[in-house]
Amino acid sequence: MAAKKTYKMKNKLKAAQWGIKLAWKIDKKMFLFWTVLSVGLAVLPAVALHYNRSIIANLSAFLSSGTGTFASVMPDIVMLGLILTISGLSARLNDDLLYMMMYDSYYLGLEEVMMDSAQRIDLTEMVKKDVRDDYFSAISRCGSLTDLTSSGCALLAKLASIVSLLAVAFSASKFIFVMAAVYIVVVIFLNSAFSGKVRTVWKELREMLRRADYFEKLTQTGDTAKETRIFGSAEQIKADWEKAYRQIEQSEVRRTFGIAQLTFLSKAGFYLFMVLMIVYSLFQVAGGKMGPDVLLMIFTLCLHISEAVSTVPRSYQQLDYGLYGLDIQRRFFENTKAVDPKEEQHKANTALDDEHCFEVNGMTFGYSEAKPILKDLNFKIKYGETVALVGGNGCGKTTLIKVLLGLYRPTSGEVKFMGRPHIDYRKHFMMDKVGVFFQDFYLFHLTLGENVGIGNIKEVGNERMIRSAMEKGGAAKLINKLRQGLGHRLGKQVYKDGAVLSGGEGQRVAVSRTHMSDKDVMIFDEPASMLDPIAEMEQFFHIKQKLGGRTSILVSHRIGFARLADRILVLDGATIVEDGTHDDLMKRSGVYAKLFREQAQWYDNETSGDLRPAAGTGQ
Ligand SMILES: Nc1ncnc2c1ncn2[C@@H]1O[C@H](COP(=O)(O)OP(=O)(O)OP(=O)(O)O)[C@@H](O)[C@H]1O
Repeated sequence: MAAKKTYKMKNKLKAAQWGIKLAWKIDKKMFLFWTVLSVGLAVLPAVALHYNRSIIANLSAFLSSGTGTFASVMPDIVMLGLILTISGLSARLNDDLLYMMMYDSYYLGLEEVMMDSAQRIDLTEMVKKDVRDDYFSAISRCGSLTDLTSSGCALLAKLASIVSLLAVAFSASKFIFVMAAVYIVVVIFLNSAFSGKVRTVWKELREMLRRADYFEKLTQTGDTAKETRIFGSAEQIKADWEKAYRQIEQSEVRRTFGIAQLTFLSKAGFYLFMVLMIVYSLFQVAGGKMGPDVLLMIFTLCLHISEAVSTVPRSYQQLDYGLYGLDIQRRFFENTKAVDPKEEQHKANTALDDEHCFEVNGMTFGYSEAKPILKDLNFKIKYGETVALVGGNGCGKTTLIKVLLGLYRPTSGEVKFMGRPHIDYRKHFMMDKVGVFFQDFYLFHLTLGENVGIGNIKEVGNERMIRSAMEKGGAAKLINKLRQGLGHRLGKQVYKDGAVLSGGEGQRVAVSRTHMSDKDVMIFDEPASMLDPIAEMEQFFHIKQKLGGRTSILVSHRIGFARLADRILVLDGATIVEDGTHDDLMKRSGVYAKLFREQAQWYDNETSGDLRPAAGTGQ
C-alpha cells in the first residue's frame, strides 16, 4: 500500500516536472507573468491587514473622540479604499480566470505538441490496440497542461496568501495562529483524501461515457443506420446503451455524493473555526486584553484565511486531475518509440546500393508477436524492375507493402531500401523516392483539386498537373460533375455542401493523387478493385505508361494487371511460394498457374453467358 502511494507520488512529481518543462517551452512568459501577478496579489491582503489595523485605530479615534483633523485621516481613508480594491482584485484572480487566460497558449500548445509527436510515432506501435488506446487517452486530455499551469499558479498564490495571513495572525495572537494552522491542515487533509476517490470515479465515468456514446451513435448515424435497420440490431444496441447508461448514473451518484460530503465537511469546518475565533476574541475584548481594532482585524483575517483555504480543494482537484492527464501523456511519449528530431541530422540522405532497390532477408512480421503474417521472407527487387504481388485475400500483400515502405518494422530479419534499413534514412528520403496508392486510401475533407494535388505537395496548386493526373487516374469527369469543379470540397462530415463520392469515384481520385507524383519507385495496391471493367482496363493502361522504367510493385487480384510485371511473387501461407516471370510460373503449374487458369475460365464463361467454370481452359 505504502509502495503504491510512493509510486503514485513519484509519478505525479515526474508528471509535474514534465508539464512544467513543456509549459516553459511552449510559452514561458505567460507562465511567469501570471505566477508573479497571482502570488503578488495574493500576499497583498495580508499586507493590507497589517496596515488596516492602524488605519482602523486612527479612524475610530477620529470618529469616536475627534482625535486629529479630517485632513490628517484622509490618507487613511484613501488607504482603506485601496486595500478593499486590492482584496477584491485578489479574490477575482481565481482558477477559472487563470484557466481562461492560459487556454490559448497551453491547451492549443499541447494539442500542437501532440500532433507533432504523433507524426514521429512508429506505425508498428500504433497498430497495437493498447498503444492506440493509450494514445487516444493522451490526446483526449489536452486540457491537462492548462490545468497544471492555472491551478498550479492558483495554488501557489493561495499558499502565499495563507502563509502571509498566518504571519499576520502570529503577530496578532498566538492562539489565533495555532487555530488557523489547525484549520488549514484539516481542510487540506480532507481534500487530499477525497480528491483521490473523486478522480477514480471520474476515470471510470469517462470510459463509461465513451461506451454509451458509441452505442448511442450507432443507432443514429447514417453510416450504420442501414445495418441496424435491415438486420434489426437496434434493440440489441439499445440494450447495450441502457446498460452503459445505468452504470454512468450509478457512477455520477457516487461522484456527486463524494463532492457533497467534501463541501459539507469544509463548510462545517469553516463555521466551527469562525465561531471559535469570534467567541475567543469577544472574551479577550471583554477582558480588556484586546482592542476593537484587533477584534476587527482578527475577524477580517479569519475571513481571508477561510476564503483562501476554502478554494484550495478546487485548485487541488484540478491540479491533481491535470497531473493525472500529464502522467498518461508523459508515459505514452516516453515509452513509445518515436523519431528524435536531433537524430535526424545524423541520418543518411543517399542510397547505398546501386543494384537493388529492395532487399528482404529472413524477414518476419506480425501485428502481434504470437501470430506472424509474413514468415522468413527472402527476396530482392532490382532498380527498374516491375514486380507483381499475387495471393488470396488476407495472405499479407498490403502488409508486405507497408513493411517494404518502412511503415511497419519487421519483427525479425531485415528490410533494406536502396541499401540501408529505413531507420537509417532521414524522414523525407522515402517520401521523395516513393509514390504509392494504398488500397485503404483516405480522401481528406479538402477540395477535389487538393485531394489530388497532395500527391505532390510542392505542386498542390498546379492546376495543369492536377488535371493531367486526373485524366490518367480516370477522375477527370468529376471536375464537371461537381458544382465547384476542382474547388469543390469532399466529404459531408465537415462541410454542408461537401461532395459524397461513390467507392469507384473515390478510388479514381486516390489513384490520380498517385499519378501526381513522379517518383523513382511506384507502388499500386489494388488500384482498380472498385472500378467497372472498362475503367479498370483504362486504369491499367495509364499505370503501365507511368511505370516506364521505374521500380514498381503492383498488387491486384486481377491476373491481367499482374501480367504487366516483369516478375511475379506469389504469397501463400505467410511466405513466398513462387517467384518468376509469368511464363516461368505458368510452366511450373503451381499456385499462380491455378489462379490464372481459374480467372481465365470465368472470363471465357462470362463472354459465353455460361457462369459454370469450363474445364480445360488455360493459358
Ligand atoms: N492493422 C492490423 N492489425 C491487425 N491485423 C491486421 C491489420 N491489418 C491487417 N491485418 C491482418 O493481417 C492479415 C493480412 O492482411 P493484408 O491486408 O496484408 O492482406 P492482403 O493480402 O492485402 O488481403 P486482401 O487481398 O484482402 O487485400 C489479415 O489476416 C488481416 O486480418
